[in-house]
Amino acid sequence: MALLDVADIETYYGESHVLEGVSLSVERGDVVALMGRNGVGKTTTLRSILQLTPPRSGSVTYDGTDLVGRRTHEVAAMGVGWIPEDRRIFTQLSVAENLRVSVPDGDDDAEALSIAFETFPILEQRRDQAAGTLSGGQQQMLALGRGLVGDNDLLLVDEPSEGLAPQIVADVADALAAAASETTMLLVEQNLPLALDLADRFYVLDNGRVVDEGDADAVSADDDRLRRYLSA
Ligand SMILES: Nc1ncnc2c1ncn2[C@@H]1O[C@H](COP(=O)(O)OP(=O)(O)OP(=O)(O)O)[C@@H](O)[C@H]1O
Repeated sequence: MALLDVADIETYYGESHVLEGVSLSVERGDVVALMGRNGVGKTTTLRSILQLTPPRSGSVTYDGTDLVGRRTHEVAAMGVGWIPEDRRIFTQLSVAENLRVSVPDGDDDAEALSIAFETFPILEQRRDQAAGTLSGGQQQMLALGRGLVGDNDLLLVDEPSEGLAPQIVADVADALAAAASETTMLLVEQNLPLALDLADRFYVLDNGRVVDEGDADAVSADDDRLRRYLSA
């Protein structure tokens, strides 16, 4: 059984029908890339899984349980972590404090933080530094580190490379690979080489529908098969 199985979801913002029957699945241990142009519904798919914008129909089965109708905090407590596009780092707090915020109640802080520090040693070196002073790439590591300390089985990662300079994107790719060795990931990403390099499987969304899917090994970033849905 897949860890996450999204089946035929229809999601609206008011009267605006954004997802028109999206289905996808994520096997435990895999990285699945969700690609597509701006505005096609990638973020809305993540919001639908998290129940921030619950689908009006269809199902979202996570580890055997349907999430539709549950509260977002329950979904989070079940082990679904979210790394939003804007990262939501507390810039005034230290690196360690940012990580501690994401440690579930009852878990040991030091033990949880050690997972983030082992995956991203630079965060340990900077543990007492204000997070706002980190580079863009390091802030993305911190955002991923928060996902790891949160005891999550699935991370939903939204556009981690967006707005970053090419050199930093390479650091983010390394950070994602490190995080992916620890957890299962559904990754929204428009940087095709980055996405395909990391992913086991991919889905392409266009106008609220899945228009292509397959093994990441079977396609390349300059394939017309992908380009026609992704170039502006
Ligand atoms: N809160 C909202 N209220 C109304 N419409 C919204 C809202 N958020 C997104 N939309 C609309 O829903 C559609 C899908 O947006 P979504 O953010 O899911 O796209 P996306 O594929 O993630 O693209 P982007 O990379 O631009 O975020 C767009 O037409 C967008 O304008």
